[in-house]
Amino acid sequence: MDTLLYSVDQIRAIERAATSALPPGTLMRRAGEAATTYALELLKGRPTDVVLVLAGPGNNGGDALEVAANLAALGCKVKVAWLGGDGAPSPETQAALERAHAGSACFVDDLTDGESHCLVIDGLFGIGPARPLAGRARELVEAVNRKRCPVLSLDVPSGLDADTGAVVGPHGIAVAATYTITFLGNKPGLHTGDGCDHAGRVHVDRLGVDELQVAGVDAEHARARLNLPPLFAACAAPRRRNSHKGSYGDVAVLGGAPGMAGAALLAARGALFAGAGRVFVAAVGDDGAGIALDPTQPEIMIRPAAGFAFGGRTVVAGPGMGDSAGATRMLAQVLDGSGPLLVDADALNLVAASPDLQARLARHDGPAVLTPHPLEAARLLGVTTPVVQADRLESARELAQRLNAVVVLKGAGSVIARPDGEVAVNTSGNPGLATGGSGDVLAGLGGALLAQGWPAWEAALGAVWLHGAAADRLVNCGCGPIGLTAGELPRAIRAELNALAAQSRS
Ligand SMILES: NC(=O)C1=CN([C@@H]2O[C@H](COP(=O)(O)OP(=O)(O)OC[C@H]3O[C@@H](n4cnc5c(N)ncnc54)[C@H](OP(=O)(O)O)[C@@H]3O)[C@@H](O)[C@H]2O)[C@H](O)CC1
Ligand SMILES: [K+]
Repeated sequence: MDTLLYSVDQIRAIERAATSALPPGTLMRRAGEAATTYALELLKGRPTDVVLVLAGPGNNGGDALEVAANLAALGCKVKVAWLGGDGAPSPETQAALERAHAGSACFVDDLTDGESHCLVIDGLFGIGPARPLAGRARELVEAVNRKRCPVLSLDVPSGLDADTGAVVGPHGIAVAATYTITFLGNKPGLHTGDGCDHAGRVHVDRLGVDELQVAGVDAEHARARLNLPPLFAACAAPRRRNSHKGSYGDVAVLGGAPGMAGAALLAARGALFAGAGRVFVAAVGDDGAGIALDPTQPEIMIRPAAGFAFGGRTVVAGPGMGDSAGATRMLAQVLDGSGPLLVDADALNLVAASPDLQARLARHDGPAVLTPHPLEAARLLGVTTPVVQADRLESARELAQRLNAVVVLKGAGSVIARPDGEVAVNTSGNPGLATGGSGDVLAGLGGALLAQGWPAWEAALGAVWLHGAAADRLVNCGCGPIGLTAGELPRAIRAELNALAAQSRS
């Protein structure tokens, strides 16, 4: 899998440089050949049923017409729904249109509901659309999304923004593909937000263009990548035999106000099963009348937050913390400290509501990771959730820069961002994680990695990936995604972390 993610501007720069270096039409021919080969691979050879090809007015449509012509030339039954534009097609697309017309592909005006196809090739729009699909384009997408057969999108599912992973709106629509073959380079929008539901399995074909030869666009300039173990596995070293609990750090969860103990306990269990040497809950507003013990996890030490010695410990602030004056005071105290810090949940809301806490966080003298979900991110940025979701990468970057911390913007395709603008998009996980308490476990897990000496960036990458991998492990065993519970995650996280550490030794 190509792990570097390129923006549309960068892809256009690669395309321009390659086009000027190659004979006319080469790239579109290569895109058509790559997609034809991939389609036949998916169909396990030449199909007997009809392949339906949707071709739009731009070069994405040109790619689709190349595929239509290729498949027809190979003896497949091909129907083409072509959506012409107002202007003339590009010379390459015009040539592809003529090729398709010259062969046995059958051009149709409309899609008949109920007609069966073995595959739909979606070449309506690629990186081009800047406005929501309407009229006939919309009708075609609606018809395709009603079909039960597999759908192969060319480059990008039509109607999806390749940079952001948002359906181009307002009130837009996008093809829900089973597979996407994407050209020249991988794209962030295929892996986050709506992209996770629309792109299906993503296959990258570079069309023979080595991006390193393209001036101005290379690995250094791709500021986004997929989050996979090579980015953090070196931190998961096997344990030294001559070590003790003090070698693996203390995690203190600051939270668990009266009535909200569960969130703090889940975070504490996340930290415990991810290998922290000792785990505390510093319970906010607890005058001693609250919980004294986690009966299923008696290893967790529960203390009142007032007077708790946070120094020298990794603090996970927020799970079940509430918004009392006491909580605010304790949060200010840990922000002013110098230990590793993970800020989640209620603590993020307190920070959002207070310029003073924001300034203290930005000045925090130690590694800091923030784990907002989109609503918390929106509060921190002073915008709405749809604005955050409309560009998850930029929202995470903006927060990381403003608050001088590594930011994990949770949700489908979690985005991890650094203050310098570097971004990673997570690859593991499933909708089983959409359940109460799963964020608390993530916070505890991140705290445990920080406590074991992982730098903030690697701890955030590792925590997000392990959390998702643990959910995938549970789903593979039949425990979800429906009904997966946060309490099941810590043991699965332990299994994933140990597997990672074992691999890093070999
Ligand atoms: N250039 C090459 O050799 C290669 C290109 N590749 C493929 O090309 C696309 C990008 O092609 P481009 O033409 O720039 O963009 P699209 O095909 O995605 O779409 C542009 C056309 O669509 C019209 N448009 C845009 N939005 C809408 C809409 N909402 N409704 C209707 N029509 C829309 C747009 O018309 P305008 O009126 O906006 O001018 C264009 O006609 C890329 O994704 C690849 O698939 C390959 O990489 C191979 C080499
Ligand atoms: K497409």
